[in-house]
Amino acid sequence: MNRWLLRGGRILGGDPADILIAGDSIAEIGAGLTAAGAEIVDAGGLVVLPGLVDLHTHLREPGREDAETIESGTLAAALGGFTAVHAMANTDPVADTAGVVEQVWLAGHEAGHCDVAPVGAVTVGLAGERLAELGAMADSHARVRVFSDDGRCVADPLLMRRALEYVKAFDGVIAQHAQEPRLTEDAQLNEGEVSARLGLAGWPAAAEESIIARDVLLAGHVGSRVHICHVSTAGSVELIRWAKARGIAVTAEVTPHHLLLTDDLAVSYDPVFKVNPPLRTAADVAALRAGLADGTIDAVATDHAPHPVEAKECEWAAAAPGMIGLQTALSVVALAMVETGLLDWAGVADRMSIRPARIGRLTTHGRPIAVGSPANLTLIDPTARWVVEPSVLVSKSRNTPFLGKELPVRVVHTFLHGTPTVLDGKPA
Ligand SMILES: NC(=O)N[C@@H](CC(=O)O)C(=O)O
Ligand SMILES: [Zn+2]
Ligand SMILES: [Zn+2]
Repeated sequence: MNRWLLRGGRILGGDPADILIAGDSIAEIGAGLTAAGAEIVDAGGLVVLPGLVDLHTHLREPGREDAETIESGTLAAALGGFTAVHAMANTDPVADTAGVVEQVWLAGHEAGHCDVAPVGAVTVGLAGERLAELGAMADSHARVRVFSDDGRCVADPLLMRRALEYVKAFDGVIAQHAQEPRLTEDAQLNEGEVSARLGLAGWPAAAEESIIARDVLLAGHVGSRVHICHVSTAGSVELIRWAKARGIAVTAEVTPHHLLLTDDLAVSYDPVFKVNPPLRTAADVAALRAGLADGTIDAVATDHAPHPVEAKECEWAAAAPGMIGLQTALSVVALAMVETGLLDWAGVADRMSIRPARIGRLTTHGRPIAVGSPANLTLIDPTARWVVEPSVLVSKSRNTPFLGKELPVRVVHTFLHGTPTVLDGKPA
């Protein structure tokens, strides 16, 4: 049997302890463990986290393998410390049938870098007109629990209500890309001082907040779960806080980039900063950080959105929105939340593993680091710094605003069901 002895790592940043992995689970935790025949990993100085879980990854396969493949995207995930990712449905063909979600699940399984949980589309072809076969996707081998038209908003309120009602039967959740389409036609960046100065069409906060207000009311009315993708405004945080206080089953995510970057970066006209929803103001960033710290926002999700060079090396208005984020997520969260004292490592584990796994109903991820738990673990060096060189990025796309920047915290080892996917920062 596969045996690994991780020596002297600090579980969630606590006191040093040894962890013995046997097979796919944690067999022992304690001081001075010995295990004949086990491979030894020196984890001195490293912090041990439960394997990270991403609720929002665009793997682009099938259809846009020039931007990313399931192989390249899940390898980027493992190097970023993730042991599971939810693969968004806006592929070509769209993941709106049991056949497509099973194909994505199987390709993820064969790549073997992390578990892939396919997200099913809410509507056929993401067209926002007819519900997709949600039940068949839930019952399929892929066991879909998260459904989203991400990239597009489920704008029709009656269709949204029906989707919320439908997924109750199998404990599913609708993950809404909250963007009122009529209020954002042609929108290029946050509506405010910067958009006015640049003379570009704005994307008002109200376009996000009006959909969130509507959908938490609908979820409360039908007694179903709704999840809000990539929350980006202070007002959205307030609405979610209000809904949670009323007992509505709403959860929410924020991206690393929305925790750090602001809309004034657009003055460069560099499309690397173009993203949906757009980068907002410093006041929004502060509210997002506070909301994540107090648990109003449940999770960090990368919204890893790879695009080929030609989709980004063009004029701002013609560029595709989105940024890659799997390999930089933990570092950016450390910068925005840990170095500012807003979250400790236990808090990071909660927002990047435990809660996202619970929202996605992944039973073998986000478990406590304890004897008997599945050995999905991420070991990080909290004191290391690294430069985001193109050569370290394994994604097929390069559209990250952090290219060339120095970031804190390195992912050193990642274990997936007891087997290393990353050792010493390299694919195992
Ligand atoms: N975030 C983005 O700007 N783009 C995403 C879609 C999305 O998440 O809305 C994409 O698929 O490229
Ligand atoms: Zn989206
Ligand atoms: Zn997305």
